[in-house]
Amino acid sequence: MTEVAKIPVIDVSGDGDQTQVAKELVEAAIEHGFVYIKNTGKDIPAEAVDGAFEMAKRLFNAPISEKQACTIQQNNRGWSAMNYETLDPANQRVGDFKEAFNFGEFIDGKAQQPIPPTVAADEAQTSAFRDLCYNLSLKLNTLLGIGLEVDPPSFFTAAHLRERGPSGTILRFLRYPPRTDLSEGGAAATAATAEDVRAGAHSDYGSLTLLFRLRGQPGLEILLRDGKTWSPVPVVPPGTERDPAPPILVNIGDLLSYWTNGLLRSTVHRVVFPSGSGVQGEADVGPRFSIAYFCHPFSGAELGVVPSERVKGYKGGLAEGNPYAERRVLTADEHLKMRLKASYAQLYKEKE
Ligand SMILES: O=C(O)CCC(=O)C(=O)O
Ligand SMILES: [Fe+2]
Repeated sequence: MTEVAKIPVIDVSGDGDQTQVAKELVEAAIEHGFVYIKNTGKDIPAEAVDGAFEMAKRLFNAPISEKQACTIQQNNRGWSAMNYETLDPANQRVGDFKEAFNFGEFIDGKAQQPIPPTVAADEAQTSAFRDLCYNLSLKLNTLLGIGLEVDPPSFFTAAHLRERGPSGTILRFLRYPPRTDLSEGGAAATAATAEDVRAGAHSDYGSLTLLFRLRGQPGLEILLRDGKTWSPVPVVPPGTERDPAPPILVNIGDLLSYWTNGLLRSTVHRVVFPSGSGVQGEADVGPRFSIAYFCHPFSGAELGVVPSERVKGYKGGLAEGNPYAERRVLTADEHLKMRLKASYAQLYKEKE
């Protein structure tokens, strides 16, 4: 059995001096590109997470016609059907074995996109959950700025303020059917073949991602520094068993990696069908659900290297360990368009 990833667990819910926490966060982001944020219930209450997963289940169980009416657009909002997105086009012959629903911004609690009538009553609650994620993402950006001693330390936070204008930020709900899915939830009854992968290998396109998972549902793996070993990431790492909710898994995306010239790692990861001998206490039965908050800066944010002695002293460069993010773009929006075009070949072909 592959050893599980040794990702640190950090508590950011304290009120005191955050310098030490900021340093720990930065070290985890450099070493692993992933960190668990202990869920004490303070930043994101367990009930809010539960409510979001309940909404997701209703949404995916909605009649297919309701979901089709919300089909994902080039603005990256809406429903992506089974196999529609391909996260690793160079290595996958079929699209990801999952369906997903992306929510963009809400204004006064209202989504700015079509949503299935089945979950219309959940709109305000979903908007509130997105706000909780936004606030936590700002806190983490602030800590990263402090920990890296960026000048000024508020640099990352300032680039993510809603007041700066539109951004690619997305709250995404995911449903991964089991290998054989005869339930009414999927687009149709599905049966995975040997070629199927739940989510192909990729790094995330934004600055950082908050990931919520359910106890007992395995599948996420990260690529270790050696570039060939895949390591499972437990939902409930040691020490968090009694917390109100599993920790929030945070990973660095391409943009924070660009900003820091690769010092912060945008680690490649994937979601697989676990093969029996996975993480202890996790079992692959029924569909798997997850919720990802992809935090992006305002669209015009420039991705030049930030003023920080720590970053200046780092000579590693971007290429190390991540062939999925090539630096040939200038702004957050240009980068997002490039990545979406590669993952949604059909959507971009249809619209050309
Ligand atoms: O479902 C998961 O655990 C991870 C999904 C993911 O990596 C993504 O959507 O970018
Ligand atoms: Fe991801």
